[in-house]
Formats: sequence, C-alpha cells, structure tokens
Amino acid sequence: MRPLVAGNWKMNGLDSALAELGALRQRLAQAPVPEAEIMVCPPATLLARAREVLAGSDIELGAQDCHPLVSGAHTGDISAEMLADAGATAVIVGHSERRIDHGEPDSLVNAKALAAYRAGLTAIICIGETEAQHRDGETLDVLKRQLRGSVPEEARAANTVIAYEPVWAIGSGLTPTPADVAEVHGFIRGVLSQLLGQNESGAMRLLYGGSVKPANAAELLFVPDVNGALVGGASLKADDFYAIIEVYRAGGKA
Ligand SMILES: O=C(CO)COP(=O)(O)O
Repeated sequence: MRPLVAGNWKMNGLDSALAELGALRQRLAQAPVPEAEIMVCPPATLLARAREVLAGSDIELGAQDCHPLVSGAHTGDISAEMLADAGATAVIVGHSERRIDHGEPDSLVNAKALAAYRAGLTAIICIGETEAQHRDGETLDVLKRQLRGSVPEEARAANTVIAYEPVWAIGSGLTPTPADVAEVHGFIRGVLSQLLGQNESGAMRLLYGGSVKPANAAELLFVPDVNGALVGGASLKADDFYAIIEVYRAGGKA
C-alpha cells in the first residue's frame, strides 16, 4: 500500500510556511518521491492560498478539524463541505490537541469522521494515549476504547486513515521504540479487523505521529504496520519535510 506522509501545520503558518510549501513543491518536482502520497494540512485560513501554491502538483491538501453538520448557527465552526469547497480532500479529526483543549469525546470524533465522508473527504482519525496512561500501562486499553468510539462503521480503507500519536511524543522529541510502535500498530490493525473486517483493516493506512524528524524517520516509518507519518513541527520546513518523505524513495527499505 502506498504510504502517506501528511504535514499538520497546527496553528502555524503566518510567517514562512507558504514559502516553504512552494519550496517543497519545487523540490518534489526536481526530485520526486512517487512511492509516497504527500499531504499538507494548513489552518483553514490558509487553505485557499495553499491550494494556489499547490495547483498542478501532486501534493494534496487537508484540513485540521470540521464540525459534524453541513451548515447552520455554529459561530466559528467550519463544515466538512466548506473544507472541500476550499480545496481540501481530507480532514484530521480527533487530534489529541482537540480532544484535550476542546474536550472532544470519541462520539464527537466519530460524528466528525462521518461528516468528512458525507463531504467526500478522507478522515484522518487520530488516537493516542497520554503520558499518565502510558506510564500506567493502559495504552492498549485506551487505544481500543478510542477506536471503538471514534471509528464509524462506515469507515473503509478508501475513506479513512488512522494516525497513532502518543500524546507524550507530540512536540517533545520523545518517541516510542520501533518495537513499541510495531506492537501498538499491530494491535490497532487487530482492533480494526474486529470492527470493520479483515479486508478493510488490512488495506487501511496506519500513520505514526509524534516527533517524527529527518533523523528518526527511517527508523520509525519502516516498522511493520506503519504506512506513513503525521508530521507536526518538521512539516513547516521544506528541507525537513522533504527529508522525511525521501526515506520512501525506491531503494530504501520498502
Ligand atoms: O501532533 C503531531 C502531528 O499531528 C505531531 O507533532 P510533532 O511532529 O511536532 O511532534
């Protein structure tokens, strides 16, 4: 299956990110990495400009969150249909920063994923344990609960990507060992198989996210059951993001 490397800009991009995106586009035109699908997820305010920067390229555009409904009296919210209208083909839902900062429960994440499908977007559904849950040995229980609650029955390999992002690894420079990532991703694949059947589970991309950097990308991304990365900080710099994407170039470990 073709891996996906997606960049989550979070609430960044006022300064140099669009110029960096232009540089990334140029870099990929000069030295393509067709082995990987590449996506950037800027804040909603930058979608239109990012779309212009990317016009005619293979780099895809995603968004970072959506409201479950199509339209209505929901000040400050943005629907999946609006994101599609702005050029997005995917949307991240259930990121831990939304679960924690905005108190989003699994049921809401599930509704947001359904909204993504309704609008024709791919849902990138994020799950991950906190540092305390990790320390207390609750990781697999937490992930199972999040998957059961957040992944709709309608999820298919064609419309859904799962991103495993341990909260303690996000922005911290800490990462699980490759063996831990392999164990967790294998577990996630097994739970998805129970929920959606083996065919969909087997074909669904499972991304790892949390402090993915050029220096650790090769070690983390060739772990069994890892089918790409969700990259935060390093996706804001063309050189760093390209260096992560480049690990997939043919001739690397496939
Ligand atoms: O949360 C993340 C991506 O969604 C990971 O962020 P960092 O790569 O900055 O740790």
